[in-house]
Amino acid sequence: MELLSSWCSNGSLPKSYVLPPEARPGNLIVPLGKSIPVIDLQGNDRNETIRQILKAGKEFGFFQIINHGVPKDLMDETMKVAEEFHAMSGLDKERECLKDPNGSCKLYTSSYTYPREEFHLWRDALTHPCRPLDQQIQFWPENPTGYREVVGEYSVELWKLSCRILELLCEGLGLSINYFSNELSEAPKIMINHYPPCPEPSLTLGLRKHRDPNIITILHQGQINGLQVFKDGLWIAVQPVPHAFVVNIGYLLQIISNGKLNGAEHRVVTNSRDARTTVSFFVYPSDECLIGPAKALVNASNPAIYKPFKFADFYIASYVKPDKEALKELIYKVPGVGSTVVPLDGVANGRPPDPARQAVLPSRLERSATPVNVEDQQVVKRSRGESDEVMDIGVEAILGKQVGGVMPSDEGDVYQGTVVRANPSFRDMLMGGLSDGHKISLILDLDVDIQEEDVKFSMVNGTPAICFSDRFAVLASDVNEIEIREEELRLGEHGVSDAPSVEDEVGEGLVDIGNVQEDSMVARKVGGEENRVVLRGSGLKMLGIGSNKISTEDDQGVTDNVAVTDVVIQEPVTLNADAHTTVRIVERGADLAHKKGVGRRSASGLTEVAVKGIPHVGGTRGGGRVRNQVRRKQITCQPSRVGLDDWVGNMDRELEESGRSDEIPSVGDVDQILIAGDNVQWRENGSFDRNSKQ
Ligand SMILES: O=C(O)CCC(=O)C(=O)O
Ligand SMILES: [Fe+2]
Repeated sequence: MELLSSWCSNGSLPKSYVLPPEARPGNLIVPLGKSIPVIDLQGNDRNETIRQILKAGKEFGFFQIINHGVPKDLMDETMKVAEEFHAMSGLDKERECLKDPNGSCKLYTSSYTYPREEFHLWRDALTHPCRPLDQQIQFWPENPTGYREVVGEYSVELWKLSCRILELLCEGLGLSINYFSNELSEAPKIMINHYPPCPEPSLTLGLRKHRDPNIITILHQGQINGLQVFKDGLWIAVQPVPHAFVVNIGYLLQIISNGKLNGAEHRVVTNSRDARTTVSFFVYPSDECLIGPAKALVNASNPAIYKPFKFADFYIASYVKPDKEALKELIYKVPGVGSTVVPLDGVANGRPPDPARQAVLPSRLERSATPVNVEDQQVVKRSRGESDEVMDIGVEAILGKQVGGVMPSDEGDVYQGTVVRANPSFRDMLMGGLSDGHKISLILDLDVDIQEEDVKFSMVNGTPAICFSDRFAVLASDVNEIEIREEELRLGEHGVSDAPSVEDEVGEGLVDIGNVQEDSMVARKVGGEENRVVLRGSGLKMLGIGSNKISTEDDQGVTDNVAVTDVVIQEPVTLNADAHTTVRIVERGADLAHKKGVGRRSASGLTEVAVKGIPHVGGTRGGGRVRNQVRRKQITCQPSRVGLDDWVGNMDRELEESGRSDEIPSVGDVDQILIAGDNVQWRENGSFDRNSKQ
């Protein structure tokens, strides 16, 4: 295989470099990563530095460091020899890399697995071990002149820096300070990546989405953009900061921290103008090293998510002979389980829940602890390229706040959501129980392969949970939100066995159920910290308010109005001052998006929405995906005391008056409106306290 730099200037992108559509970077304009924290290692307050590092490691899995102590001249010289190396002829480079009969110094193009790759990547790479230096340096390239001297000195400095960062991480995690000072960090490597200018940057990548299969990586990325981090369904560019290092948490450290730190996925995009050379310092364990959650981080309430494995086995399944399934099998306690999911304990294999645990169940939960058969249950697990029918199936559970960020990973089959915190409404739901006929779909955080499983609601580790067959469970405390809709909702007098009726959920008299048809609606208002009103469905005839007017703001900051004509909250809702309130609007129907004056929405999906009368806070977030022509929007705001009827204008009238009556959205455009807040009250009935009803 010929190195890319030997032929890339011929001006065209060979077919074998054109990635399948879902893996292409497409539009390369992504938000620059102001949000990837830049941390000053010379800050006076060590505890504060540790706090920042931990926070960044959890939230992003990435941070940049400045004032790190590595001399700037050395960074510049290293970059220079790195660039000079890749500027040499292919033959010269190959000759320089043949010094070790064991082949420890590797030169390749695209990836290790070039011959087996379906698609190639736009990069060349040189990598070699760097410790102990006196045993390795003899195998490194001797040319360009000064390579060994400069990169040798650089690797010593980077080794010191990596030890320092690991110590800070240990302190933050609560591990002994020298936790990694052993075979866990025994085999660091230098890698010099080179991404020549690319004729078609939107069709290919320098590196595909990946997690680093190591402990930490310290990257000198020079001055050219290219690195992007995947967070909450969006790509964030890591903006070069002069003489900063980019540090990222490797997958192994995610595992050792038992999921406390995030081995974030990232990729490299190319550009058509500038060649980009980067120098990575990878902290790797020895091949035989056993990797698993640190004992100090595992206890009854934080059970180990991963099981111990030998590093070499992991590396083979990750890189040498990539096999996703084998990898899952190897690292997860229960095959196919992601980090938000725990292995079943007590409910596995059909065993009943531990009686000691049951004893502490509230009475309603005991009822729902009875296995529930969920017919025709479908979970959000889609394979690549399939259109998404989330909205067509009965129940939707959304893990994490980033509902709009939910999107398939371009590696195939997972939807991403961020699990944020415990959600009382989910517990309530569990306590209320579900009955036959409910359909459920979940959006889970990681690669959890769940299809056609038996779902039971039960207790795991003392916490309500959804258990999938006998394999694993999602804890209530990991679920941020769940909505339930029955296909054929039986309301009130029809009753739903074992489940709270809608009236029960929303409180008496709040919703006109007279007009509810099949496939229609559930209105939920659930107590606890996150009160929530959900009205969904089409064909609802609401009383009280004729139409709601909601102004939207798209990525370009354009505001406009959307009339919500078919889903209206019957009774005015008061969003109280100081309450943290979220409004989500889900619309159905592509035509709505194209109606001028109804609001230009980004086709990317998640758009922040401002509700008239409520101060708009925060900026617009792009991202997400149009899914089966369903768009989601979300706002978060701190409302002053504003009633729903304050947002309500008469959109229809306004549009009519301005001669735009054809733009009045038709009934059916709005699929769902959801208001969630710390303190959402029904105006007439006062605060709804679900607990008092139980
Ligand atoms: O070159 C870069 O910006 C990142 C390289 C990287 O992610 C890697 O080598 O694993
Ligand atoms: Fe990487």
